[in-house]
Amino acid sequence: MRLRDIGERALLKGLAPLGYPEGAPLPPGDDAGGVWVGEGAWLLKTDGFLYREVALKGMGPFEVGFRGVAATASDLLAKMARPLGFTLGLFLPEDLEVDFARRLVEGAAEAARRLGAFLLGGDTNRGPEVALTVSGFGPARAPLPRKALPGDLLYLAGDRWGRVGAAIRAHYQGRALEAFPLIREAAFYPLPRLELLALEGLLRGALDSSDGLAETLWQVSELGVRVDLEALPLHPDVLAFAGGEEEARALVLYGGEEFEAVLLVPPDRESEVLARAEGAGLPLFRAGRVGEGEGVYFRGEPVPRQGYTHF
Ligand SMILES: Nc1ncnc2c1ncn2[C@@H]1O[C@H](COP(=O)(O)OP(=O)(O)OP(=O)(O)O)[C@@H](O)[C@H]1O
Ligand SMILES: Cc1ncc(C[n+]2csc(CCOP(=O)(O)O)c2C)c(N)n1
Ligand SMILES: [Mg+2]
Repeated sequence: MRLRDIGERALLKGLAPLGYPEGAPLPPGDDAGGVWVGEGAWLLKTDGFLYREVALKGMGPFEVGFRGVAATASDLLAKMARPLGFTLGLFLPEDLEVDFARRLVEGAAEAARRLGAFLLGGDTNRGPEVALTVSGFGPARAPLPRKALPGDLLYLAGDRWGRVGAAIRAHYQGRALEAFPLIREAAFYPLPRLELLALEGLLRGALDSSDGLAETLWQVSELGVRVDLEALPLHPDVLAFAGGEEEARALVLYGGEEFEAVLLVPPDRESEVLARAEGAGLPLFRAGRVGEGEGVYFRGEPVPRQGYTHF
């Protein structure tokens, strides 16, 4: 049996529980792992990737380093941990320009700085191509699991929905992004949102979205609920890029790498969540609700499970 035969999700389901402690702050398979220390938890996340698999046209080593810290921080923040420090593992071929390596680390350092955190060293190895692994840690008073109960409202945090999908589409179609600065910014500098921490204690659950919204919502459904999407955020620039609502919706559902959070909000907490988000300056979009059953639907139509997968 090969990895491609079982696929990434089945592989991880088997790997994630190995060595994982009982009674941990979050279950195995969640966006970050952790241990209880005193009153709260310390959460830890690691995320690795090949340079050539994430570098969109126009991105350089600075943006890819930035993306690495962003991807890791997004998982921590979705779990209500404040990222404090990151380490950066590099694989570099020996003929690489020194300046390229330096720009990777500068980009990672800049993302950490913008999160109020630090780069705390790393590790460097020779490799056949450029690859990065970013680890990050931080404290969480109330670690927020992936959880959903029938009746919960579904909210999307942030404003990168559809925009990163558009940038990925532009890359593969050879389209320039000069006329779409918000799309470019969302894809090149996807800074996760410290403002999520303002919602501490109010949410039922949350998931980081990096493999596409549709895939993330299918993972919500696997928690034992049916997901009913009633609306999707369609930014004017995404609509203009896509040329129509249907195409724009596909960019929102099947984009990926938003590094934004999907939130499950108990209905009796909705007004407080909205007030706190507004106070913190966190954009929130009400996308639907979850109910009894299974599957993911948009206005009654099934949403296919398609997304970014490694195997
Ligand atoms: N090699 C591994 N050993 C143990 N657990 C793993 C391994 N790789 C992944 N996992 C766990 O599997 C789950 C899914 O992994 P993955 O890194 O894809 O998380 P994700 O949150 O879906 O992705 P992203 O990093 O894009 O946010 C996580 O709980 C992760 O810790
Ligand atoms: C050139 C190029 N091709 C494709 C993509 C899209 N992409 C790359 S990794 C990923 C999922 C998240 O990865 P991980 O599983 O590590 O969190 C997505 C959606 C890109 N950015 N650049
Ligand atoms: Mg995640």
